[in-house]
Parts: sequence; structure tokens; C-alpha cells
Amino acid sequence: MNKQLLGVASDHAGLELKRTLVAELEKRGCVVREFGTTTSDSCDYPDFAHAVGNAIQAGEIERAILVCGTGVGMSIAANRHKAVRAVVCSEPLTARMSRQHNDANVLCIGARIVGIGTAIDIVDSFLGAKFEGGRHATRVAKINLE
Ligand SMILES: O=C(CO)[C@H](O)[C@H](O)[C@H](O)COP(=O)(O)O
Repeated sequence: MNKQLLGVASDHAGLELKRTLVAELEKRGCVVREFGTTTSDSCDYPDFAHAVGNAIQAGEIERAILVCGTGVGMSIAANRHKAVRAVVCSEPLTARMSRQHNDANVLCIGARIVGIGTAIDIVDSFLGAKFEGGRHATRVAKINLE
């Protein structure tokens, strides 16, 4: 993983995996900005996805990792923000390709879908890959509708 500032957020379903990932990220020298949740009380994933989306939109952070039960709800909510390209990944190849070809800036992981080891591999692949630009930049530029 590169040393970089990363936003992290989860709902109650993703809390434990998020904590594990934060520990791994910090071991690797990443600086983590926590957007919640911080307790295991049941909560609503859009609240946290939108907090992260707003921070990306404002240029406060470039990338983030969101964890919920499946990763799906977080990605749907985060993708409502124009500056966000969020992807749900359950294996490392998609995570790497989402950076290289899609310039994804938010990685969503399902804590009820993947184990800890796979989740760490997914994060490593996402953070270790770079956008390739070129023809992919042309395509990424066509994603937003306005
Ligand atoms: O995984 C999800 C669906 O996208 C959500 O993020 C939540 O984690 C899930 O819906 C929580 O379910 P619960 O039954 O309220 O724990």
C-alpha cells in the first residue's frame, strides 16, 4: 500500500472489518480519516457514505474505503456524488482493474461477503494500482451525465 490519506467508514455490519483494515492501513503508514460509525449500534449506511462523498467532492480526501454488509448499499449511496467512482469488490483483480481502467476512488467491501485475508488483499490491490489514463480517461470522462 502507498502512504496516503484515506477516508474510511462503515455501518454496524462493517465495523469490525473496518477496524481490522484500519489497523492494517496504519501499519503500512497510511493516514486514516474516520467518518464513522464507531459503535456496533444499528445505523444507516447512507449517512456514512454521504459524509465520505461530501469530503471527496470538497477535495478533502482523494480516496476512501467503505464497509457494510455487502458493500452494495455504500456504493449506491457514494456514487450519487459526482466526484465519486465507487466500486464493490470481492476479489483483488477487480479492485486493481477498477483503479487502472476506471480510476475508481472509493472501494466498497462487504464484511458479510469476504473474509479478512481477502479483504486485505483487495485493499492492497486497490491502493497499489494506478490509473492508466489514455483511452480509459476518455471513457471515464463520459461517465457523468452533466
Ligand atoms: O449490506 C448492506 C446492504 O447494502 C447494508 O450496508 C447493511 O450493512 C445491511 O443492510 C445491514 O443489515 P442489518 O440487517 O440491518 O444488519
